[in-house]
Amino acid sequence: MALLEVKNLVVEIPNRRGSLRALNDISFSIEPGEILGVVGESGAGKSLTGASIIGLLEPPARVAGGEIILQGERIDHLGHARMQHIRGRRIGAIFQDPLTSLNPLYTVGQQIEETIRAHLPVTSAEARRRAIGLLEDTGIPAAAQRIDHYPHQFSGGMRQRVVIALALAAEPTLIVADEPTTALDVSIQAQIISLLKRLCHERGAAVMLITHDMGVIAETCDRVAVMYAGRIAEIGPVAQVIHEPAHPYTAGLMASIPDMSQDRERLNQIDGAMPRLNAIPSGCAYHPRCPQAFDRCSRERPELMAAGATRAACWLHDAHSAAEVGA
Ligand SMILES: Nc1ncnc2c1ncn2[C@@H]1O[C@H](COP(=O)(O)OP(=O)(O)OP(=O)(O)O)[C@@H](O)[C@H]1O
Repeated sequence: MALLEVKNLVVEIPNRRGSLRALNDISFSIEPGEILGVVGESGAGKSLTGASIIGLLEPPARVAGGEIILQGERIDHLGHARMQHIRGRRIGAIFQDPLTSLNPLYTVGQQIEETIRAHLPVTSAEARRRAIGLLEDTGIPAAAQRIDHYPHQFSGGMRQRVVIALALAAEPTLIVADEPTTALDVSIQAQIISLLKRLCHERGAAVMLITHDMGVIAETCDRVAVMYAGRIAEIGPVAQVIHEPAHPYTAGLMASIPDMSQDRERLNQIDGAMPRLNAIPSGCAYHPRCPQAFDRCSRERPELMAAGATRAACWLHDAHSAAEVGA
């Protein structure tokens, strides 16, 4: 059984004139222990997908259709209290800014110990021992002393290590990490990603890793979902998606990976911009930017279809398009 199944997820954001569809018919699954990357330019819908799963969509955004199933249990319509329990115990969350996850008024030890005790049947002495162990595992020097420090006493990179310890504290089976290194110094981004990967692997936790960085995906993930304008454009094993991208958008993202000797920058090398939610183009939303678009692409919207070893929402992979492409 898949650890997580997202089926036909729709997220809407009501506005004065009705509502905007920010996520449309998103379906994917995550297997136990797997690292699934979610990639795409700013505005693709990556964060909304993550927020839907952890039950932290910010109103007025709301799940308007579909199902989110964690270990066989539907979690998309649960109340606040039940979801809060699932969030600590079964799903851990890591956000871009470590200060989002940490309370400035409590020591990091108090926060990790409280999370452990809220979810696991252990004594306070055992919770403290485990908290120190977690901080040691995340590479925080002198963990037995630093555990009594407040979040502001840590550097940005060390704080994100604390957040990883906190996310893992209740031994969740899934970690949703939304751009966990974007706010950090470039020199420590790779360390934090490889730490996250190692710790989750050791504990058998699956990860949904949201990033705009194809380089991070290539180095870290087992499979990847490429998002564009609120839909999945392509999904498949990382090696295949990277080496033989089936969707021209994926190919564009790949071409935008900067030279490894340079600092990574935000993706900016595909001509044009992601459409606004109130102006999604007809047919395939990518067609106005697509170098391989043909007539059908502006008329009909492609669903995900088999494309070599991946699945892509692109008419190039439809047998009936062959004549038109060739024409
Ligand atoms: N509360 C909101 N009100 C209006 N629009 C919103 C709201 N939340 C998200 N959106 C819109 O939904 C779309 C998807 O947003 P989302 O944050 O999921 O994108 P993203 O792929 O995570 O981008 P980024 O990399 O910039 O975080 C964007 O067009 C965004 O402007």
